[in-house]
Amino acid sequence: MLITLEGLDGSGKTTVWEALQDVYPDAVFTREPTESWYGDAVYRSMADEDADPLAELFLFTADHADHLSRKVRPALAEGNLVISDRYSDSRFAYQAASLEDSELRRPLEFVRGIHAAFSRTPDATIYLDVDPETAAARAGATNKFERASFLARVRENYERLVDAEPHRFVRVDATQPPEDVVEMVERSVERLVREGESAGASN
Ligand SMILES: Nc1ncnc2c1ncn2[C@@H]1O[C@H](COP(=O)(O)OP(=O)(O)O)[C@@H](O)[C@H]1O
Ligand SMILES: Cc1cn([C@H]2C[C@H](O)[C@@H](COP(=O)(O)OP(=O)(O)O)O2)c(=O)[nH]c1=O
Repeated sequence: MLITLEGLDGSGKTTVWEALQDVYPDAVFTREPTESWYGDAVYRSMADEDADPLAELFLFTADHADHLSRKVRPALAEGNLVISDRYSDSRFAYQAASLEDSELRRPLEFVRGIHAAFSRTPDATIYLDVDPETAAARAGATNKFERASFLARVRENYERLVDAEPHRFVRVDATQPPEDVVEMVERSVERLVREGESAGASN
């Protein structure tokens, strides 16, 4: 089963991802951008204010393709629970926002389209919902995406993704204190794993 954590920078994904490691010591914990050289290329692009947004999309997507084939698919094939801090929805939300002013007419559909042929949709996605101002303040604006005005566009895209697939997403109010957010996420993951096991047993 593949569960992903999504949300704006500063929404608390890394905090809950770390807390879940104590609860599921046998699960495979992973993240995007990865620590591979593709991930290094992604960070290099993020540090460049003038990076071409389309080229940047393909760097993020290359990192995802490598992550998928070398880590996520093998772990799933062995029957592991895989929990990823960011995954394809980050591209749909962030790169669709950075491509909003490009020649592409429907960036979100375009970015989804390039994933459709090869990617693996998560079984469930925990969406840590926080307003862009809180997100930017918590994240501390360490990269070009962490500005409230940009994050407002990213959030709109996340909302479109949730509307399109309401059954895949679990929305968690990430403005609550960290211990409450962690508890809400742990309860959701416990339910998702239980449901996954009973669905598997009835197949
Ligand atoms: N629910 C919360 N309330 C207040 N601060 C939080 C909360 N969750 C995380 N933080 C703080 O916000 C910052 C970003 O959290 P982090 O978990 O790294 O978020 P993300 O991985 O989504 O960017 C950290 O300083 C963290 O301690
Ligand atoms: C995976 C992914 C991340 N990103 C961005 C979101 C973040 O600003 C940054 C990830 O950097 P990171 O330092 O991991 O930030 P955080 O812990 O706050 O998530 O990369 C994309 O724009 N597209 C993607 O596909």
